[in-house]
Amino acid sequence: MSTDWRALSHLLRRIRTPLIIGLSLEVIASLCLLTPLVVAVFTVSHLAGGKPLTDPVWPLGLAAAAVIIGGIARSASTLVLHRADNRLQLHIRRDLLTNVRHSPLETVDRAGGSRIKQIVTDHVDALHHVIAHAIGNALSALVLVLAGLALLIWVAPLATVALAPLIAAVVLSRRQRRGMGPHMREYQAASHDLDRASVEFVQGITALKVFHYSETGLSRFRSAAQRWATFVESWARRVTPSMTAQQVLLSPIAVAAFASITLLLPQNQAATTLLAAMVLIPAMMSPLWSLAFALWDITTGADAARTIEETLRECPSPTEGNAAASTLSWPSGPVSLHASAVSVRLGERDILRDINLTCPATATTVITGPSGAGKTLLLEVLTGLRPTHTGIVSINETPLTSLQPQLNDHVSALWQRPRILRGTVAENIALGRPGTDIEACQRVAREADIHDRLQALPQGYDTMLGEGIDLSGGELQRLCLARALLAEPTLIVLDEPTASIDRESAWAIDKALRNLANRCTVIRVDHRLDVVMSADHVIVIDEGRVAEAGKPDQLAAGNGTLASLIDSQTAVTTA
Ligand SMILES: Nc1ncnc2c1ncn2[C@@H]1O[C@H](COP(=O)(O)OP(=O)(O)OP(=O)(O)O)[C@@H](O)[C@H]1O
Repeated sequence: MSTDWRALSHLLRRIRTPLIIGLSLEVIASLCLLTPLVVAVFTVSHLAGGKPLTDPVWPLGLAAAAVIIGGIARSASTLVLHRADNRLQLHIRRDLLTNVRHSPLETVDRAGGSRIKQIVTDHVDALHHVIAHAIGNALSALVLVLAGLALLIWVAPLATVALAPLIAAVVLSRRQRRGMGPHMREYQAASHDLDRASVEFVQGITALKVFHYSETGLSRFRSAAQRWATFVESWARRVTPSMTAQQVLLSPIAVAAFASITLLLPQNQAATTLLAAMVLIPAMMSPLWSLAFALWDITTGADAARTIEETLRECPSPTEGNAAASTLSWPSGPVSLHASAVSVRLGERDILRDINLTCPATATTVITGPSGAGKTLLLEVLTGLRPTHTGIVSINETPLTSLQPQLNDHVSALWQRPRILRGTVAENIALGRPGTDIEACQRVAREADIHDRLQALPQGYDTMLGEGIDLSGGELQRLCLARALLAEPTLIVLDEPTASIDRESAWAIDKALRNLANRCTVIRVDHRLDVVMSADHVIVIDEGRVAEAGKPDQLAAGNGTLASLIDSQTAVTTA
């Protein structure tokens, strides 16, 4: 697996100045912290040459000053690099979430929710290790090793013989790293399998507990765990001999063994050479290890940076995605929605085919049809959440794609299952119009007939949802309706908003929607006959096409798809 450094260098360019400052401070710190060692080696070699120290204060003073300056430089470098890393993390997370927010659902599906979560946590964490630690560690290790080597060659050139075990260890480590690619890919695949199997197991726990086929989910988890364990074991078996050899080669004993050759030298030279070898070479070993680990972290960071850049490319930025949009403003007054020759293909299937329809302004249009006909998908296309592959959706005369940035301000939605974010009741309602005061939240909660229940919660509108407080599905749906009403939308889309809730909540939602219908265009996907028959306009979708459209009583009186749907529902109810 060859490393692609472009993405990492591209990301690092965003924090170029603090990175350069931080790394320069790191080099200063390393040189300063090396000074006592240099002083010690020179002093000892001076004494070994039989010359007394005339003034011991200055070498001691120099060493002490260098340690203090080095300490200060290292603290400053840590601070600067951590701040730079923090800034980059914030940029990446914000860019990613902003782009995801403005991307069509299809793009987010392709980028994969779990991949985005992995970026926000794991990959950003990998970059943290690179910026805040690994590059600095690598640089400081390199300075120490090179300075140690220069000193060794200067003070006692013959002592370089004792570098042989070090060189052998480096060669072994490089060979080990070169064969790492396929193993890393296998490791990542095994970890990914284990992640997926554990999530599947935990999410499906209710079904697994109730049904006897629980062994299916369990066995997938067991085999993923087994695959991971087998891989790690065989990997450990393969790399252990080389790792052990490297550890032996990088031990002071190996250095001492090679350095003992210097005993063949004349006595006064032998003492200096042996001393230099035994002090300087072990001093280079620990930096060498940290260099190896830092390079490993930098390689991992480069892979993380590549995934981040690829995902950001898949979810285009709001400005790229809507370049033509900024000039067009939202149509004033009531809006009608039109689809012309719209088709949508998902994977290998044409799900929506040649859809032509109109949803009239300030009227309620109900989209109905058999299960799997493509109604939800059509709703997503009509609201710009999914792109069309052919055809065009427009609001009044303006193409929807040109109005994308304004959709948030003018369109509200209510889905089959309530979508709640972690936060207080008030925060969840205020999502409909950020910055709204509590009185406005309470007014729309009253409209959605949920105010009394919310007020009665332990902390009223300040109650945190999900933390020991579970509202029922119907109550949560009414809270979501309050949020949708708060946005004062021109267009509201609803996907079977009462399908999985109690009758009382369904009535409350129907009533609020009836009140809304005279000031807003309503598009609602629904199977309920009473909802279909009370609509101003009905569109029947069958197998991805518009089967028929018109006034509900006219369609019901005919012999088309709606009439047969009504017949089959009546037959089920009678039976
Ligand atoms: N992301 C997707 N990828 C692939 N196929 C999909 C995707 N979303 C939906 N489909 C398929 O598209 C078809 C239409 O789905 P859709 O949810 O729009 O149907 P629906 O009419 O709303 O059904 P229901 O009334 O049961 O909710 C289904 O066959 C579904 O399997």
